Amino acid sequence: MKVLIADAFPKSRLADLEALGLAVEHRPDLPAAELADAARDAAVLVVRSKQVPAAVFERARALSLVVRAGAGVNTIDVAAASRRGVYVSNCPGQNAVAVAELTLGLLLALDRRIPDNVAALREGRWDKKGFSAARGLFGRTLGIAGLGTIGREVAARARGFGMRVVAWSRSLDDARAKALGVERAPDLVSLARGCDALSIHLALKPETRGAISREVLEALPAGALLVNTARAEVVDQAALLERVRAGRLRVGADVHAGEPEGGKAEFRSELATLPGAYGTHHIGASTEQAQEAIAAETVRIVASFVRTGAVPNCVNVAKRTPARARLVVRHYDKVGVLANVLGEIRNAGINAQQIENTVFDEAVAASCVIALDEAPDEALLERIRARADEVVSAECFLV
Ligand SMILES: NC(=O)c1ccc[n+]([C@@H]2O[C@H](COP(=O)([O-])OP(=O)(O)OC[C@H]3O[C@@H](n4cnc5c(N)ncnc54)[C@H](O)[C@@H]3O)[C@@H](O)[C@H]2O)c1
Ligand SMILES: O=C(O)[C@H](O)COP(=O)(O)O
Repeated sequence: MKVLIADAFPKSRLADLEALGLAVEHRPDLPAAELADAARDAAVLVVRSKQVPAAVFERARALSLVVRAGAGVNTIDVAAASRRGVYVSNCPGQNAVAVAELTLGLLLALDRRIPDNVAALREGRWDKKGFSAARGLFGRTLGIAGLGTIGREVAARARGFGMRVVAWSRSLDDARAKALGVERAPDLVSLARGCDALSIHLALKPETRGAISREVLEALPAGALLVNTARAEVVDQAALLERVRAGRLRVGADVHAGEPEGGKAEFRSELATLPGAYGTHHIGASTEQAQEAIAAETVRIVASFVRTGAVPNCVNVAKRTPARARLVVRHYDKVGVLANVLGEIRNAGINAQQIENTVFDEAVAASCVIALDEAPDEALLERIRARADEVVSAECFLV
């Protein structure tokens, strides 16, 4: 079974994958255009920010699992994977501390203009007067959009700096906000209106694309700081450029519209060239600690899949299927028993959607739970029960 790792991955963890009996192909510099061909005979594909488009799922017939060695799965055509029955999983939380550290770094850098300080001295210019205009973070209000794993790590660190933290998150209620030591804003515009700095930690989904809209950006007070370590597409980039150009907003951005997928490339970001913006190279997750944790989690996911078929952190298994009934068949653990039960179900024109068979001690008997898209009638249950030398009992529950 082949595992293709199509992005950077710590060498020390490649041996762990080989120890699972897998043929590991590590191609960190694989051009995106060649991914579909390279993955053709792979059962498992591991990627960081490399795009995995529908073409990969159409070509790679052996592919069963794609692991996003990171958090955001927006780079993978998850819907195309689902249509082909390919599991997609990620490594949630494993790089959250690293991203939170960069977020605080960008906040401090913006407040004290650290990159410009450094650049001026490199150019032989002393400007203590000009660079003394910082406001300071202590006592200021930090707004957090998206109080997921990274948002919570940022909140904890911001409180350490003496900041007041207010958050908006889709399922945040007052009790949870209190438990997390933050205040709750009712919506993104109210959040923006009341903060000195806004940090964005929303996953990119169809519902969050452009969520930091022109209206939200305009609600930020003049001179506010904005840090985006999530995804560029969550923010209205045209409105953002206007606000920064007008000197109304200063921005720290780790993520950029149209940024390259790989480690080195020619890239120009209009935003990052503006004096009011500091751009970093999508390095939020790129600490040794985070990459080691991500690699260990990737190995755990692949090991679980190879050994048991279970996929930890799977993001595309249906939360609700069209199943209307659950048939529980206790049966003898013999050749052909399940095929015969399924044959009866097929003959009744019912679709078996999920099947889970559990074998009991001594492997004499087993219990099979079959989710059906339609409840079987009594006649069908009787036909299954009538197989007395194969079936112990058959009961149906509506779901
Ligand atoms: N700069 C980097 O290197 C870097 C590293 C890791 C993650 N990220 C980005 O940060 C994002 C957040 O990471 P995380 O680990 O905190 O993830 P998370 O899943 O813990 O949090 C995601 C947040 O997005 C919100 N969200 C998700 N779907 C939503 C929807 N439909 N509507 C409204 N809100 C929605 C959730 O409520 C939650 O607040 C990732 O999705 C990724 O894009 C960037
Ligand atoms: O979603 C993530 O985990 C980050 O964006 C990190 O991306 P990377 O693995 O390409 O650094």
